This record gives sequence, C-alpha cells and structure tokens, in this order.
Amino acid sequence: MNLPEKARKLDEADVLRAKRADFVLDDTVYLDGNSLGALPAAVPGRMADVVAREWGRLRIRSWTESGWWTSPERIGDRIAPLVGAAPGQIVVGDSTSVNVFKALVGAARMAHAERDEIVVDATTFPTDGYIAESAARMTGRRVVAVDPSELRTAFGPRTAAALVNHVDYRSGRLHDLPGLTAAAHAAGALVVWDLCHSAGALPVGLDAHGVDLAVGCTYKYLNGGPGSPAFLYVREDLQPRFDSPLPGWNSHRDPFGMSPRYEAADGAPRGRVGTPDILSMLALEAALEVWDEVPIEAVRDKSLALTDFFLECVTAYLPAGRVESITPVPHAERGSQVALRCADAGEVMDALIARGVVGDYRRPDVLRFGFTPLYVSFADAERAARVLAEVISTR
Ligand SMILES: Cc1ncc(COP(=O)(O)O)c(C=O)c1O
Ligand SMILES: Nc1c(O)cccc1C(=O)C[C@H](N)C(=O)O
Repeated sequence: MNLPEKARKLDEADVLRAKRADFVLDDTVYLDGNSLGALPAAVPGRMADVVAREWGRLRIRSWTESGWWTSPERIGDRIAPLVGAAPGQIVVGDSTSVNVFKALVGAARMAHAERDEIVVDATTFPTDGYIAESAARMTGRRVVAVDPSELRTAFGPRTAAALVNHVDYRSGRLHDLPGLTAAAHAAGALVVWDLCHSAGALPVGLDAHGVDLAVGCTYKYLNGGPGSPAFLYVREDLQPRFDSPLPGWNSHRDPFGMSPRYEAADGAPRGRVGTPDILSMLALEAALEVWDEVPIEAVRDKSLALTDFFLECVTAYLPAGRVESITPVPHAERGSQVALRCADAGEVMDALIARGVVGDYRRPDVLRFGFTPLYVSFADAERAARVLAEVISTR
C-alpha cells in the first residue's frame, strides 16, 4: 500500500474524524496548533451574542445574570477532566507566565525556609526560567537548572520546589510526570508542572499522580484563541496553604465587602487576581464545547498514530540524513509534535508555508510540526511530508 492510500485508510478508521467539521479550516495543512489552535466553529456566534446581548443589552447585569463573575471557576471545571482533575481545583485567568509566578511563589512559600533551591528543567520555555529567577529572588532561594534527564536525582533536602515542563516546546519530548512528581515528593519537595504543550493533547492525570500545582495555556490544543486566559491548578488539600503572591480583590473571601484587610477565599478562586478578561474567557468556554464526549485517551491514540505516520512519510520521502528528528521515538517520551532539525530551517519553513503547509520555525535549525488530533488528518500528515520533500529537493 502506498502512503496516500495508507493515509486514506487511517482517516477512514479515525474515530475522531467527524470533529474536524467543528473547526473553521481551509485547504491549508495546519500543523501549528501547538502555538495557536484553529478556530472552533461555535466561537464566532457565541462571541456575537456575548457582545451584542450580554455586554450590549444586559451590561452590568451580566456579571451575575450571565455568569461572568463565576466564569473563571466554571471554565476551570470544564478543563479539569481533560487534565485529570476533580472539580474545584482549577481556575482560569491571566497569562501562563502570571500563573507560573503565582504557582511557583505559592509552592516556595509552602516549603521550609531551609530548603534554598528552586529546580527548573534546563531546556524550559524561557518565560518559566525568567519567572523562576524572580520567584527565587523573592523567596530567598536560588535557581538550579538541571538537564531533564537528571531531574530525578536532582531533587534533595535543599529543594524547595521544582518547575518542570510536561512537554518540551522545542523537541516535543514528554517528561515523566508521575515519576518526577514521586521523586520530588520523596525528597520532600513540591512540583509545579507547565502543561502548555500537553493540556488537550494527552492524558495528564493531575489527581491520579498527586501533582501539587500546575499551569497551562488554553490557546494551543484547547483552541481558546490568541491570548486566551491560562489556567492554574492547586491540589485540593494544598489550597488552604496556598498563599498567592498576587492577592487581588477577586481572590478575596468577600470581594464586594471591599474590606481593607485581605482574607483569602477558599478553594480555586484563591488563585484569581483581578477582573477577568470576559471576552477571551467566554470565547474559550465556547471553544471547549468541541470536547463534549471526546475522551482524551482517544486524542492521545490518534496523536501518536499521526506523529508515527508523519515520521514514516518523512523517512520514505526525504533523502536519508537531510533532516533529523529530535522528537523521541518511544511513545512514552513523545508529546504531540514532531521537531525536525534541518539546514536552512527558516527558509524551508517559509517555503512550506507558501505551499500551504503551516508549521513553525524555532531558531536556529528546528522545523516544528504540531499535530492536533481533533482536526489534523492522516492525509494532512502525508501531504506535509510530501511538500517538505518537494521543497527540500528544489534547494
Ligand atoms: C511551555 C510554555 N510555557 C509558557 C508559554 C507562554 O506563556 P504565556 O501564555 O504567558 O505567553 C508557552 C508558549 O508561549 C509555552 O510553550
Ligand atoms: N504565545 C505565543 C504568542 O503570543 C505568539 C507567538 C507564539 C506563541 C507561542 O505560544 C509559542 C509557543 N509557546 C512555543 O511553543 O513556541
């Protein structure tokens, strides 16, 4: 069977095939959902209603009558099953960077003062590293950057908290969340997980693995839109000890009491700060409708099948040695993207985009292809590899 035929067969057998119709797509092969997810078809209509009716006509009444005020917790509970969390532990709002700050300072404040180190993975997305440095300065600690392969043994009696990326944004490597969480706990430390590249792409199992705190964005695999608000998870039994470094009035026990004295709310709302960005918040809520009746396990199965098939096509179509995959082959170590090291990667990506295959380029030499199982097909994967081979053969 040739590869286009194989793609056709795989698409026919795909249990998520019908989901593609829930998105606004064209004939572009869109493999950049790990940076900005595609637009779910339900969003424009819902936004028109939010703007015209809820804002335009109900105005201030919408904070209560349209459920605006409680949307951060409500939408947190909608995300919760996708990351394996029971209700009441996730709040939506602010950017990922801000939530990394809240979570990491919050974790460091829970640790004994004698523990003077904050461990980060050395390949972290930059914002996490920058914020860890600031969190360390604020809490009287120092940052220790550790190669992900050595994290397990890096946790010790000096570790206050760790900040680890679940999936590496560049290589697509999936880190061992259960094992590293257990290792940190054995050393008496707390871990904050950054789920930006795993939420909506694979099962995370926050509660099952005893994760302490986690953050993630919603504009990648959750398709919430550009700059859609991020989420913060604080495990239920840690919530009473969570001392937010940004205790804005929205996290007060009685916000409308307008008291000069701060008293933290119980539960997930303790992670709130100020007035939520309602338009983005409600766009995200509408976007999450595509998840109705979608088991995250089915998404994971398709994601692995897509990345396997794309790698098979790349191997078949490209001259040996022209690109090198830096994404791990074992499924247990792979997120939902394929990263190919390639000479002139920036120009190659420009040429791919010009031919209707959209991935992205990460300096100095990486072509990144994100596979969003809800709307990417096996035919897309085959076409992307074929066009990549054409582009490379003309150079
Ligand atoms: C792992 C990771 N953390 C954080 C961010 C970004 O944070 P923010 O949403 O604050 O821009 C990204 C992507 O932009 C990311 O890939
Ligand atoms: N958040 C982004 C943005 O505002 C503009 C462009 C790209 C992004 C991204 O999300 C980048 C992404 N986190 C990455 O993994 O490279």
